[in-house]
Amino acid sequence: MIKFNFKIPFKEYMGLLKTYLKPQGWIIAVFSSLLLIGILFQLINPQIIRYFLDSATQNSSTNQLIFAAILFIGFSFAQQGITLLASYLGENVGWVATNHLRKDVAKHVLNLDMTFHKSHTPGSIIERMDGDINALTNFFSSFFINLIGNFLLMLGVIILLFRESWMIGTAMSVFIVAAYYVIQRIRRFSAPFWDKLRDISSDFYGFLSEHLESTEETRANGATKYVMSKFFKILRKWLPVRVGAFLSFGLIWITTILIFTVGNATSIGISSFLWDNGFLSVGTIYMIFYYTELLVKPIEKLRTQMEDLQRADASINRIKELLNTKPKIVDGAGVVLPEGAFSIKYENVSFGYEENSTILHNVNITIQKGSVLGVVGRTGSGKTTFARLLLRFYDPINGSIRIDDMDLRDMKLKELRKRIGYVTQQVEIFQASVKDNLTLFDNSIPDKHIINVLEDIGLGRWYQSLPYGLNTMLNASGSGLSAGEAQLISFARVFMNNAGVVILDEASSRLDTVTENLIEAAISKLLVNRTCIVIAHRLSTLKRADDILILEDGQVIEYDKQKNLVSDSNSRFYKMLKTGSGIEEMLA
Ligand SMILES: Nc1ncnc2c1ncn2[C@@H]1O[C@H](COP(=O)(O)OP(=O)(O)OP(=O)(O)O)[C@@H](O)[C@H]1O
Repeated sequence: MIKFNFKIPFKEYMGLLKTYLKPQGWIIAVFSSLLLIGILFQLINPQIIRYFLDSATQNSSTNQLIFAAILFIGFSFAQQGITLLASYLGENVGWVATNHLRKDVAKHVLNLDMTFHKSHTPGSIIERMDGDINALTNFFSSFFINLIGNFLLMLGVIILLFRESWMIGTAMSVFIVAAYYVIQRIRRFSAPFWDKLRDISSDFYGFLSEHLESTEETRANGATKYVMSKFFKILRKWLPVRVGAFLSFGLIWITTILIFTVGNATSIGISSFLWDNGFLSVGTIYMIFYYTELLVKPIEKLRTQMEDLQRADASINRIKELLNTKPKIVDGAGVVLPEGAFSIKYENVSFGYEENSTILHNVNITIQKGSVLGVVGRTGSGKTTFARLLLRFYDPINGSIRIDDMDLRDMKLKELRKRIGYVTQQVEIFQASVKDNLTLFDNSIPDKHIINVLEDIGLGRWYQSLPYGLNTMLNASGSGLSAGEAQLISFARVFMNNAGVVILDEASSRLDTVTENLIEAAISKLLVNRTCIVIAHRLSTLKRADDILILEDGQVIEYDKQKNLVSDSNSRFYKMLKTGSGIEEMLA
């Protein structure tokens, strides 16, 4: 007995089909009718051939033969036309349905927490969203319709064969069952090769996307040799699996041909016996041969359909797993955020990325409305983590963060993130127009406002030099932009949404004096009427801070008004400024 190991209950298949196929009900009805008419034509054609052959052997009139020939040609053309139209509709149905699924999965993945994104490579997510969903195209387009269609075609052939002779009918029925059984057994031998092939291809694309993204670092640090050796290692693993998979495919193909040759030989053998005994005409023998040939397709199709279903089963299971990954960071009920700057309070906040490690320990900070907090600390001390918590990329494991006395967890994420401008060290430039890069695809922001911001922030001359103004396209890599311009663009983004809070993770790269001055002026504007957290890398920026927070291994080791720290000779900050000890490292 052949066993299929399906992970998804039948009810869920039906649920999936209902969700994604329901909007295309009419097209599917037309598609199904075309397939059924096609099957009917396939069954009628051999009857016409028999009529033609028998008429020819019985010396019937030429008109009769011409009539049969025209009928045959007409049916054949109609059948081809129907197949073409059905394929077109089937492909459309499949793509529309999978595109809807793609949309749902993409939306879901975009809403998942940073924890998920940091623990999955882009390649593995692409494999889920592309490879697995592609494997479902056939499942959505025509799986059940084809399954029923092929079954009906087989049934039709067998009934028509029984009509001619019980011997042929019985022999062909036994043949169908035996052929299907043998083909399935061989398929089981080849299945593991294909599963392995898919895993290796997922590894390969994961590896490629990771290393293509970091080409610059790889080259700069001389890691090309390592990358290439890993590349070849995967290719070496890939080759034997691929050869194995294609050899097993070849084995199935050869066995299938052999089995159908046996089928043809059986039908011809029985037919010649019946012809010898005067039970069959030449036309009927040819018709039986034709029907036997016709059986090849549905047996083959049923086998590949079951394979498709198993592939779809594994893909659906993986997609289901992804869709069941729920974001830990969920929207709050929603509170109205006031216009302008906010006060910020970290109350006993502790946090760790993993269960048993704590990165921030019991942080208690209050940032007054409109004030600037300068955060310093050695690399890895937790400065970025401290900032990320304010955007709710993660939630604290203990304590709470409040803005204007409202818990972050009570707010809608979209609303919260819209009101906090986050300027990171690494500016992401999208392959899109200057306008879209500044507004982040928000069409409601008027061009006039965008141009004013650019002028204001010191990018006026750059804007004037753009060949198509705001519609000039930028490169995803940001090539063509200087480091200073890229930073100013990220500042400009904050002005688009009138954020009440700015988190500025200053870039540590050295810039020329003119650009430094532009950035300085832009930061001054950025800080006006906003509450700011600055992870400072310039002494000049740090000097603007009202309060100073020094972190060490996730602990607050100093936190006070800058003016108090500067006038307290015992303070760490005072010593750092006076002696310079440690300050360069912290601002590096
Ligand atoms: N996504 C993450 N998953 C697990 N650990 C992380 C993650 N991000 C940061 N860490 C760890 O948390 C600690 C604090 O990192 P964080 O980036 O907050 O420090 P930082 O002070 O901003 O450092 P830098 O000045 O180098 O940017 C480090 O030990 C780092 O390895």
